[in-house]
Parts: sequence; structure tokens; C-alpha cells
Amino acid sequence: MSAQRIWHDPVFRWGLAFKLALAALLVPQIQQAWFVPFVRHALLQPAWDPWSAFLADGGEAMAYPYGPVMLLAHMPSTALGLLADAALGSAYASGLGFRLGLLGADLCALALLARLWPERPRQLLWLYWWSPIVLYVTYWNGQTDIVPIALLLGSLLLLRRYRAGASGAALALAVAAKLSMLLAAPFFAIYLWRNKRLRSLLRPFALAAVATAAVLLLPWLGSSGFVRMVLGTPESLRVFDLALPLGQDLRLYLTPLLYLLAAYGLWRLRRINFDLLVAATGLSFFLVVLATPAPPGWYLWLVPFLVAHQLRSDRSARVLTAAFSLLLIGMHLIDSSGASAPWLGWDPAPAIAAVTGRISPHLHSLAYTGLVAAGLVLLVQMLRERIARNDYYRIAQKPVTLGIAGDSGSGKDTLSRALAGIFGEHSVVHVSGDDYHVWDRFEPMWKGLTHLDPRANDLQRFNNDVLALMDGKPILCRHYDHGAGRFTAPTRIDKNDVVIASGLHALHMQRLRERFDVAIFLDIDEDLRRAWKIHRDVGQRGHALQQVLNSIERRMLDSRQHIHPQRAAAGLVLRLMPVNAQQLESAPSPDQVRLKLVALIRNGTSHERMARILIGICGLHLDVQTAEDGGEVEMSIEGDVAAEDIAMAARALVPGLEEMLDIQPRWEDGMSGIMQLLVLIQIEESLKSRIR
Ligand SMILES: Nc1ncnc2c1ncn2[C@@H]1O[C@H](COP(=O)(O)OP(=O)(O)OP(=O)(O)O)[C@@H](O)[C@H]1O
Ligand SMILES: O=C(CO)[C@H](O)[C@H](O)COP(=O)(O)O
Repeated sequence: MSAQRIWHDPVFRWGLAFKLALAALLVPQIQQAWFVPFVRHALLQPAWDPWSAFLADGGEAMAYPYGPVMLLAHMPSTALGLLADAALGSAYASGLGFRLGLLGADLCALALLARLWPERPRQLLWLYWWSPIVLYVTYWNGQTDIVPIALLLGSLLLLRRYRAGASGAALALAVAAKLSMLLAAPFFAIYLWRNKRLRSLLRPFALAAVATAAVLLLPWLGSSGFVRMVLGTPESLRVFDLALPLGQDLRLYLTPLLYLLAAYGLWRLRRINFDLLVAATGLSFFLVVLATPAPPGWYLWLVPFLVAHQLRSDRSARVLTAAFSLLLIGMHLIDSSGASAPWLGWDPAPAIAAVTGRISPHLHSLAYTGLVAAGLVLLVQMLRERIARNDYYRIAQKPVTLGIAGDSGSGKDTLSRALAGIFGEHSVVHVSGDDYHVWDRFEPMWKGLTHLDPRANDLQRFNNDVLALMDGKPILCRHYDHGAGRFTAPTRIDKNDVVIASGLHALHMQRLRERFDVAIFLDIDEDLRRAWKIHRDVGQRGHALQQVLNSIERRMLDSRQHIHPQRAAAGLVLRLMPVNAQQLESAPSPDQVRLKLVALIRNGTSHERMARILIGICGLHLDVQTAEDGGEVEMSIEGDVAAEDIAMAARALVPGLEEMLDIQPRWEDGMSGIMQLLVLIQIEESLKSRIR
């Protein structure tokens, strides 16, 4: 069932009918006494500053502790109700209009949740649409927090879709509806800042958020009515209730302290994916609500996060949430105002007051303790399951490391660049074996040794540097300038999320090659490699043709002795070859030769699905040979394929890695793109075994 089809589900339709009946029949006291009179006043006596105008006309200061966006959200449906009241001579329809406005926000929240978590729409309907907390808080108690929560969900969804400006504006709208939504802002900012791939989005996000908030809130900051009714509400001061006295005039406020610790916890994570952002924001809301004698409306902020948690967790999360919801409702039924049904002549207030009168403060506090205990258990469960067991969180503790070995001119740098193109340059650190040659071009030592001899390279330093980067430490490294034939002065290279170590001997030393997530050997068809090398060394590196040919001959023995044996140590061996060998001679440049790829995958567990997608989505021709034990797979891949199709295949094959890639990954056309994809699939295999 797709997210769109929830609207046809009977679970939705029955829920809608039930909510319509509740909105029609129940008149919550706080709406009747406070919210509706305020909105009615703003509609009937329009003023630039409705808060001051309301107070000036003798309205109650507690009537509307909300910002202009909340008012705008309530106005249309309440205005229709007012018109109906005027026509019918009744006083009921404006309140009904107000409540239908809340139902509209409730529907928006459901639609947004269905887009954020589309996997199990039926379960989502039970968990959200029939959530006892939503039913109680919105339709019985009459709170309006569903409006800012719908806006917050909108902001989350837009952020997930990389629409940073729109997401910032939506968050500001949520804040301008209810100021407490500001609690989510640092978490959004940390998510964008701590993800290098998303960092460029922080600016448009922040600019749009600040600009929207300025337009919506600044004009009223000078209004005494707004300051008194919205900024100075006794409700918001409840966050200071939980405090440790530290001497005469000093108190340690525990709720802000817990909130700051949660924000710091998120900041400390090396990398944060969207699920972690949701979990951390939910946890911070939980901390604030549990550590505060919170009014019922605040509990509604927890609902989307509880839904997300339950969707991904087992039955225990649902049982705990049910217990938490029932305790919450039970406590607030006797603690907070409720609703009456004037059409049915039903007003339970006196009966509830009678029960309340019989409940001792001790029992009341015990019920509250039970509620907080259930909430804390849920919080610990969320912390354990949503954060500590989050695959991405566990993977993010260590960078992804790739080793690429192959002969000179086999395409190590080209593949490294292609991989950096999908992860994004900002997330990749590349160590090249060329920077570890012992001598520069002009040293006479090259008369006796070739670059392919391990002794001509400082492999110990190469190993140590790559291992240091794998352990998250920076290195100092000089760079070999192929134009000048000399080394530059050493520069500092910092750790990064993806470490690519390429070189003639990248898989030579056992200690290092065992640490790579994916070890790749480029076993390019010899005639093709020669053609590439000659083309590059003459065209780009300024060598004479004869000099290059001599060097290739001189290196042959070392290639066999020192380079080729690394093939056996690779998990992925990639062999590019011309589709038609004659083309190598006839084509004006080796770039124009049509290539086919033979990939030897030593751990070919997912090859069947991979083959299906390469044929189905990319339209390639495949020949697959599997070893007897099913471990090794050799795939011959041929055909033309565009980068967009490879991107689509990647989304199908490795959806879990999408958040590791750049926002707009640069997929290549043809066999280079297929090589990018194969490496990515191997990365996923390796990360899975890290988790196991
Ligand atoms: N996948 C590919 N498709 C087409 N051409 C390629 C591919 N890979 C490499 N080449 C060609 O081969 C040339 C050599 O590639 P590259 O410089 O990446 O090799 P290398 O292994 O890093 O070499 P060296 O070790 O000598 O520095 C490139 O300039 C390019 O023209
Ligand atoms: O083959 C190489 C790497 O694979 C060498 O980096 C390259 O040949 C360096 O020497 P020169 O600058 O003299 O060409």
C-alpha cells in the first residue's frame, strides 16, 4: 500500500469519521473560554496587533499564548464558522470551525508522516491516526499544538528532500506558531553542519529560517500585548521548575541542562543521518517534557517521534507507548480541563471534579511518577535502539576505507576521482602511492630500480599514513608533481569520512590490506593499459614516446613480480578490455575505444539481485560465472549505459548508502559508472559485516 493509498484505508476513514464526530460534539473548555474568543475578536475587530487589542478590550492574558502563524492557521475555518453563526443566529459554528481547523492540521500531520515513513502505512494509521495522545490532547483537552507539529514535520520532510530554504522557512513558521518549536532548531543546525555533504545547505536553511522568523515575529516584539501573552506565559517558565538549589540565590536548572547535554551528544556524533536527527530531536523533546510539569499539549510534540520509534521497533515499544499514553491521559483527565457535549446535554466536569477531590496529592504524585517512569523507560529504549543500534551511527565511528592497486596507467587515480565524485570531494581523503616514491625524477637511482620495485617506495610511511587516517588522525604528506617531476613541501592532510589509498603497492603489505573495507585490483587488459599510459604520459606528463615505451619494457619484470601478485589479495578485481581489440589500433585515441568489464567479486553474496538490476535497469548484457562454493563470482558486463540509469540502479541496490553519498552524486557513464556501482556494493557488504 503506497503512502497515497492511506486515504482509502478503512482505518483512516473510520478514524476520520470518529474525529469529525468528536469535533462536532465535544466543546473543549479551553477553546470555549480562551482560544475561540481570541480568534473571534481578531476576526471581528481586525488589528495589526491582535494581542494588545484583545487585552485592551478586557480579554484574558492567558487566552492565546501563540504567535501569528497559529492565528493565521485558525482564522479561515473559524471565520467560516462565524459566518455560519451570523446566518443561523447560533454561537456554535465558530467553535466548530476552530476545531475543524485543528482536524485539518491533524490531516496534514498524517500526510507528512506518511511521506516521511512510507514503509508501513497501515501501521502508521494505527499508531498516529488513532493515537490516544492525539485524540485526547486535540479533541478532548482542546490544545492546538498539532499546528506547530505539522509545520515541524513539514520542515523535516523538506530537509530530507534537501530543500533547505523551504525547510528553514517551515521551521520558522512552526516557531512563529508556538515558540517552543525553537527547541528543534539547534538539532537541525547540528545535523546540517556535522554532515559535510549537507554543510552547504546550512546557509540557505539558516537564512530562510531567520528571515521568515524576522518577518513573522519582529513586528510584534515591541507590542506589549504580544510580550505579555506570548513571550511571558507562565507555561514556558515551567522549564525552570526542576532545579537544584545551590546556595542562597543560585539554582541549577536541570531541564535546560539535560536539553543542552542532548544537543552536545548529537554534536559529538561523527556523522549523523536523518534517522539520528529524528531520534535526537525526539529525545530532546522527551527530556524537556519529562523534566517539566508539562501541560497536556506538550505531550503532543512527542507523538511523531514515538510513531517513528514504534514503526521501527518491536512490540515492546508499542506496549510501552500504550502504557505511557494511558497514564498520561489518566493523569490529565483529572488534572487538566476537558470537554463537554452541549448537544447531548453532557458535561462530565462535575463528576471529574468529584473524583479529583477524592484523590490525595500523594496518589496524584504517584501517578505522575508512574508516567515519568514509563517515559524514561521509553527514552532509554529510544536511545538504545534508535541511536546506539543505528547502523549508520555504528558505521560512522570509523571511516570507510578503500585500497586500489594496479600497474602504472591502469586507472587508479581515475577510479579514485570517480569514487570521490559520488561521495563528494568534501568527504574524501585520497592518499596516492606516487607521493611515496623515494626519489624524484632526476635521481640517478632510477637507472637501477623502477617505480614498481617496492624498495623504490617508502611503503612503511604509506602504510602508517593510511592507518593513521583510518584511525582518524591527520598526516603530513608531500606530493609528487608529475609536471615538474619533483616533490612539493609536506602539507597536512586531515581525516575524512572516506579514505581512498591508491598506489602501485596499495595491497602489498598485509597489515594494511586487511584493514581496507574494499580492496580493489585493477587488472586492465595489457594492450589497453599501454595505450592509456602512452596517451597520458605523452599527452599530459610531457614524456617522449620512445621514453615511455622503454620504461614500459623496463618495468615488465617488476610488474609481474611485485604488482600482479596483489590481485590475489583483492576482494574486487576489475578488468577493463576493448570490446573489439582492433579498435585499439584504429581509434584516434584510447578514450574512444568501446570497453567491456570483467569483474571478479570474491564475496559475491548479492550477485543475483545485482545481475537482475544491471540487466533490468541498465539494459546491460551480462555473463555470470559462479564458483562451485558460490563464493567467487565473475561477471562479464557489456553495453552502453547512462549515468542516470546507474544512479537508479544504485538507489535500488544500496538504498542504505544513499545518505553516505553526496547530495548530487556524480555518476559516470558507461563502464566507469558500473565500476563506481560495484565498489559501492562491496562497501555495503563490508559495512554489513562490520555490524555483524
Ligand atoms: N575507466 C577508464 N576509462 C577510460 N579511460 C581510463 C579509465 N581509467 C583510466 N583511463 C585512462 O588511463 C589513463 C591513466 O589513468 P590513471 O592516471 O588514473 O592511472 P594510474 O593507475 O593512476 O597511473 P599511475 O600509477 O601511473 O599514476 C588516464 O589518463 C585515462 O586516459
Ligand atoms: O609510474 C608511476 C606511478 O604509477 C610513477 O609515478 C611515474 O612514472 C613517476 O615518474 P615520472 O614522473 O618520471 O614519470
